[in-house]
Amino acid sequence: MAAVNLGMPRSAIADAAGTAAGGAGGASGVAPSMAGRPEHPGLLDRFGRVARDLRVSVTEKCSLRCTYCMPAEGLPAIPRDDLLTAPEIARLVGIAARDLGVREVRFTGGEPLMRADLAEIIGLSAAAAPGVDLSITTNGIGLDHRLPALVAAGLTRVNVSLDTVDRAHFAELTRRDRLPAVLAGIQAAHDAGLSPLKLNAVMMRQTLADAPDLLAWALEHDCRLRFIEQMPLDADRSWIRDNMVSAAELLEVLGTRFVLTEAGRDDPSAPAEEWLVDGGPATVGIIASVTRSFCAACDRTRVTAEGTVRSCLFGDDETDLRGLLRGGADDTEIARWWRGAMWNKQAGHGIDAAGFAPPVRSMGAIGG
Ligand SMILES: Nc1nc2c(ncn2[C@@H]2O[C@H](COP(=O)(O)OP(=O)(O)OP(=O)(O)O)[C@@H](O)[C@H]2O)c(=O)[nH]1
Ligand SMILES: C[S@@+](CC[C@H](N)C(=O)[O-])C[C@H]1O[C@@H](n2cnc3c(N)ncnc32)[C@H](O)[C@@H]1O
Ligand code: SF4
Ligand code: SF4
Repeated sequence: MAAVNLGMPRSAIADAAGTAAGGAGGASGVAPSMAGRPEHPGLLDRFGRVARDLRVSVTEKCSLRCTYCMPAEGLPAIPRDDLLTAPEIARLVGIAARDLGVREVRFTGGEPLMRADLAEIIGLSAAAAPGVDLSITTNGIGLDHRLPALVAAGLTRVNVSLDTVDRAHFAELTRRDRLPAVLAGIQAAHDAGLSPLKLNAVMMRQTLADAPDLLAWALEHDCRLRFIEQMPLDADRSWIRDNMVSAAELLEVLGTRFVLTEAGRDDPSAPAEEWLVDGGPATVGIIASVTRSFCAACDRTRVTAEGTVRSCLFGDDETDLRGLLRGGADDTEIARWWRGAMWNKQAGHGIDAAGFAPPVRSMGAIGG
């Protein structure tokens, strides 16, 4: 059996910032333990949570180099043969939807638009999982050109990452002067009627003062902006808790221009807490991943670009499904391993725990 559990000791992993050392399929196969798991068709974990939101990373490549995510030189390339193909991704999406209760699928990366066959991935996934919401999280570069084919293939929604509308600050933060291309992508998504169109902005100290302008821009362009607390998932390992911009600090800065009123979450598992802007109906969201963690209500399961299941952003254990796919396993067997992987999901990110160490793989390598 080719399936693998990548529960490597931290000390054994040389390339702490890059893609999984050894990749999926390097070690010998050990099925995830199902001890104590009740009969349940879905992706249940030991803490009573059930994952219904699947995030699939399709590549480690990216057109930007955001300092809170990627190293300046980019991530080590995943060998072509190690990447899941479009039909393999679609087969997993089908199993997730049909056998495991997944209701939403988000393609991410790296930058999903770097995959030339993204429309094929979406089209085959739509056929394998009819009725399931298929979205992407993207930096928006090239979206204007790609969108018609993606929508025709079955894409239902887009979230675009945009940290500032100040061109110089954007170039500094992302190490690329591509703000106009991102804005063109957002405009295209808006014109295509993909709704709601959400924007994600990681709160960084160097762009904190730009936050009110960004919110004003989002309101003007009919986008739902969410600010995100920076997590220790950067490849450069430069995250420092004391330097991180907290939700509370951001609210103070936004409060200099807007009146914000707490409005709660869209649903209990949504990471973003919403705030009415100037009495509403427009809102701004805050994803306080660190200071107001939402791990207790987490409903996520992840598949990496190499085909491993990752039960938590911060959990280094990965369970290889690619080996099963390529080794001739049937859907029942793959679903059983996926359930096992999720049964062993950790309680949360543990950032506040004594001895916390960030995960081995960075955000761009895991799939954000
Ligand atoms: N702690 C934590 N943060 C996450 C997780 N997934 C995504 N995030 C953060 O949440 C941000 C928003 O993620 P998106 O990809 O837009 O997904 P989403 O918020 O679930 O999207 P919607 O369903 O459209 O609201 C990301 O930029 C990450 O910073 C997760 O599993 N755990
Ligand atoms: C890893 S990116 C992949 C998709 C696409 N390239 C993009 O930027 O939207 C997914 C999301 O993760 C967020 N992200 C990346 N690094 C992060 C970090 N260290 N803390 C919090 N969010 C992060 C990005 O802002 C983005 O919204
Ligand atoms: S956050 Fe997205 S756009 Fe920025 S470097 Fe990471 S993968 Fe690329
Ligand atoms: S850190 Fe892990 S448990 Fe917490 S929300 Fe993210 S994936 Fe879920």
